[in-house]
Amino acid sequence: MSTSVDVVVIGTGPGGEDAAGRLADAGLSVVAVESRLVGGECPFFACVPTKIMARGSDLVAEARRADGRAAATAVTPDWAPVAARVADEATAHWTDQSHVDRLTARGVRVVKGRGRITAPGEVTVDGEVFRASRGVLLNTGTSPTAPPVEGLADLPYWTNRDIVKATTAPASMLVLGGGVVGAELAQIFARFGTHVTIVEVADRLLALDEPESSALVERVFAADGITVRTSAKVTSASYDGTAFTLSLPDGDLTAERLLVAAGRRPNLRDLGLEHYGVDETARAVPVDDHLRAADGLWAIGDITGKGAFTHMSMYQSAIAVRSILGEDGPPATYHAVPRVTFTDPEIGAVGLTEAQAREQGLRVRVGTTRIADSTRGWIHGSPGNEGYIKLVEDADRGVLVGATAAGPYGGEVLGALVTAVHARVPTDTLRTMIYAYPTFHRAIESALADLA
Ligand SMILES: Cc1cc2nc3c(=O)[nH]c(=O)nc-3n(C[C@H](O)[C@H](O)[C@H](O)COP(=O)(O)OP(=O)(O)OC[C@H]3O[C@@H](n4cnc5c(N)ncnc54)[C@H](O)[C@@H]3O)c2cc1C
Ligand SMILES: NC(=O)c1ccc[n+]([C@@H]2O[C@H](COP(=O)([O-])OP(=O)(O)OC[C@H]3O[C@@H](n4cnc5c(N)ncnc54)[C@H](O)[C@@H]3O)[C@@H](O)[C@H]2O)c1
Repeated sequence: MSTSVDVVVIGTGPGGEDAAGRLADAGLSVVAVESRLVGGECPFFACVPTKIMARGSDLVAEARRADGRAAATAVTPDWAPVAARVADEATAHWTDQSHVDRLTARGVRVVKGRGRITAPGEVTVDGEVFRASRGVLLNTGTSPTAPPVEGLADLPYWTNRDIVKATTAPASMLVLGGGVVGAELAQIFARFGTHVTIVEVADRLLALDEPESSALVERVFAADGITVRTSAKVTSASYDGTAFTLSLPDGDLTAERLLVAAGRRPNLRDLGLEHYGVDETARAVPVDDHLRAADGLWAIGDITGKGAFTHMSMYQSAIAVRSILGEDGPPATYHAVPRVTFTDPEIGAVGLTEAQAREQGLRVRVGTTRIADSTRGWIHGSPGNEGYIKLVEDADRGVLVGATAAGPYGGEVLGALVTAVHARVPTDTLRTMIYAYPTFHRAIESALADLA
């Protein structure tokens, strides 16, 4: 016995949830299979709760900065309202009924359970078989992974899925991994009074960003009281019931909590991808520019390896939906992928770093400027005005191929630079624009002057 439908969506991260709804709106019969929570990582364990936490830590930092500048303040951080907002308002205590109801109202049948491809166009969930005449859309996302450190695997460490449920800020915390997750959460908890040590194996934090961003974040973290250990090789890990210990060649580090933020693995194992000739042990599912992984199989989101961001999952959803519906539309392009690390200052970036542009053999020109040197940065005052703008130009074509906007509202300032990189606006044209005074984004004009 099997149920025939048009499309089966396996995994409902932000893109899968969006795609299931859009396909149903278009009149298709859709089954959406989800093994945990409809909505995926972002609303329950990632973007939304961590950005609520960052909003809390930003408020603490700004309240402290007000002292002597605008108010006499004595700030006593309180984690309780932050934890309550995450639990009560953002995640409904990690239940997804509102997501399920929204999809159901649009005509999607939501099936809770683990989906597995059992033949081309066939998905089985707990013994129930669905035949998808148009195809299968994969949006299974990623899971946190722990590095192969002796003793680590069995310890009760936190990942992002645990720390978003924290009801108190621990007295001390080791953060294994200084990428985006580690950096954001280290600063949040440090500002709520946790003694934080980041242990990063690479020689800098945020190693995928410009080195200037790493240096900036490391300077600000030092001022936050965060200890940063880079080029650090952890040899073993242990837990004695009250404290975690990470052993390094030059000594041990100990803390009440351990957050493992050392990367993610795609949820591809045991999905039955062999029925489409796709390797389930690969780092990503190869897709074409309409998100087709094979005849009758589409994949979107983190598993495509095009950038692990909610905006990527949603962007790809729209393109995959058009492809499934047989509609024309622009193919996916990835030359202007934006990314924002929500530390304070925010590190916004788009496209290529200077090093990546050089590796591609481009004739590169760069222009930089410090936010503190801009009128708005000076008005804003220090501390709190740290940041810079960096432009990476393909000098032969006279267009930006990458940019960084780090500073207060860096993610918002980035918007103008995403437009420039996406639309390949000539830098000569950018120079003729009028930049409002005194804004943070006006610093782009100074960086363009430096570029010239
Ligand atoms: C701490 C943290 C903070 C982040 N902050 C941001 C941010 O600020 N901005 C941003 O853009 N991105 C952020 N991200 C990244 C963002 O969470 C992901 O890129 C986003 O969730 C998109 O993922 P996805 O669509 O691939 O699927 P996911 O959100 O990973 O969801 C996949 C879903 O598929 C389900 N699933 C898996 N296998 C099966 C199966 N076999 N059967 C049924 N269901 C299955 C899973 O249970 C899950 O619900 C953050 C990530 C982390 C970890
Ligand atoms: N604001 C955002 O948009 C946002 C926020 C968080 C996460 N994300 C997404 O989630 C993805 C995953 O983030 P992440 O921070 O978990 O992964 P990541 O890959 O960005 O960073 C992991 C870090 O852990 C380090 N590491 C690995 N093994 C280690 C070891 N044994 N010892 C010490 N350090 C070790 C790596 O060198 C790296 O710096 C990101 O790539 C990003 O796309 C986005």
